Amino acid sequence: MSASRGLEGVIVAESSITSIIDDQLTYVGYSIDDLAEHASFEEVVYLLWYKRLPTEIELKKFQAELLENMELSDQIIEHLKLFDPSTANPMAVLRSTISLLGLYDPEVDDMSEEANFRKAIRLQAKIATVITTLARLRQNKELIAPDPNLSYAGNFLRMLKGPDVEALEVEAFNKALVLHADHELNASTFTARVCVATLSDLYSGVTAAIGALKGPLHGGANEQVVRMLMEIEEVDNAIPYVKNKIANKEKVMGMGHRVYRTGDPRAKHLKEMSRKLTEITGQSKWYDMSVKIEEYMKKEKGLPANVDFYSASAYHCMGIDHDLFTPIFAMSRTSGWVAHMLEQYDNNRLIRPRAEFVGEVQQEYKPVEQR
Ligand SMILES: CC(=O)SCCNC(=O)CCNC(=O)[C@H](O)C(C)(C)COP(=O)(O)OP(=O)(O)OC[C@H]1O[C@@H](n2cnc3c(N)ncnc32)[C@H](O)[C@@H]1OP(=O)(O)O
Ligand SMILES: O=C([O-])CC(=O)C(=O)O
Repeated sequence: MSASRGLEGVIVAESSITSIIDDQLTYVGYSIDDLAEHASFEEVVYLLWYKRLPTEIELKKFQAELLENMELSDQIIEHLKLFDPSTANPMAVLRSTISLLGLYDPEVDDMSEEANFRKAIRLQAKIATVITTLARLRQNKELIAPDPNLSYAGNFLRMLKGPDVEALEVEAFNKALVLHADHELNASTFTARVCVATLSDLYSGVTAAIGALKGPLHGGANEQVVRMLMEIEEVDNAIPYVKNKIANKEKVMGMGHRVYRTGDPRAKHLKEMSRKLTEITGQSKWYDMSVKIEEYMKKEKGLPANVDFYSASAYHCMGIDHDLFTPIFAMSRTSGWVAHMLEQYDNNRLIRPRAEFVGEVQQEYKPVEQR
């Protein structure tokens, strides 16, 4: 036996959800470019879960179900009030709250397909409200109910920022949700599949996945990117900053990818979104700075920008708190996690690889007082 570090290149599952072939990304066979341009996030969630696009009637029903399930119980709201906003990491709050939602869901351990779809809807609906409720409570602002005439993206922004959200912003945010929805066997999705392959429940899978997404080498990178941009402050500081990082053998966040070699096909959409939003809000320097970093890293290290790079400046220009960037990623990725967990249940086998043992052997046990 010999170990593959980080399981690079190892195929561990069959899946018909997302494919990455020659740096091209598709969801259920539909190109990410078409979906980013034309699809609503709700359509994409439906596509990932049912492996086909919904009809108009199916989509309306699906949107209505999501909306009906957005409300949080008083127990959950009280729980969200307990955290000290100055110290509580929103990803930790989200992880704990999703776990708590499972505790209060009477169907949590009903493993029938029907119950799993009902729980999937509740998870996808409530994760939006958990994030917006946390955000508003910590600013001592009134909670805002969703509007039945708005999309998932529109309602998220409404519940987060207030009723007057610009259409352009909703359009951009919808696109960002579509682009983050699924990505084959990334670390958090693999975590979710490992979790439910023991026949554990969907809430446990999403809780585990949020824990994996939180790390800065994965979804947590988007928050690190915006922190880096703020630290750089001015466009002229960008290259010296990055050179210094590389000289110190530190990673530049938002750059590089385990699978993509020529570039992440999602990044160009987010780059264009960042360009537009920074321009409209008079903050082009964040975009200009990002382009300089991207070009330098590509030229000097051969590393392309990943999905977390341009989303950072785009979300910043939407006025979203930096520590909500990764929770927003989790909200979108819940759709992919759920799709993969449903696929895992459909053809399940416990996931239990082996480790190559490299430790000490034949040690002699001595009682504690003799050590
Ligand atoms: C949604 C997502 O999860 S997208 C990824 C988000 N994560 C980030 O943006 C964090 C920064 N990027 C990284 O850490 C990596 O590129 C990862 C984690 C995405 C991929 O990692 P791996 O495939 O394991 O590559 P690994 O970390 O082994 O790097 C290979 C080489 O490239 C270098 N490298 C990789 N990414 C970077 C980076 N962002 N900045 C500087 N150097 C880098 C490494 O230092 C290493 O160099 P070496 O061989 O001289 O030691
Ligand atoms: O696939 C990966 O390893 C990371 C990634 O880009 C994602 O999860 O979107």
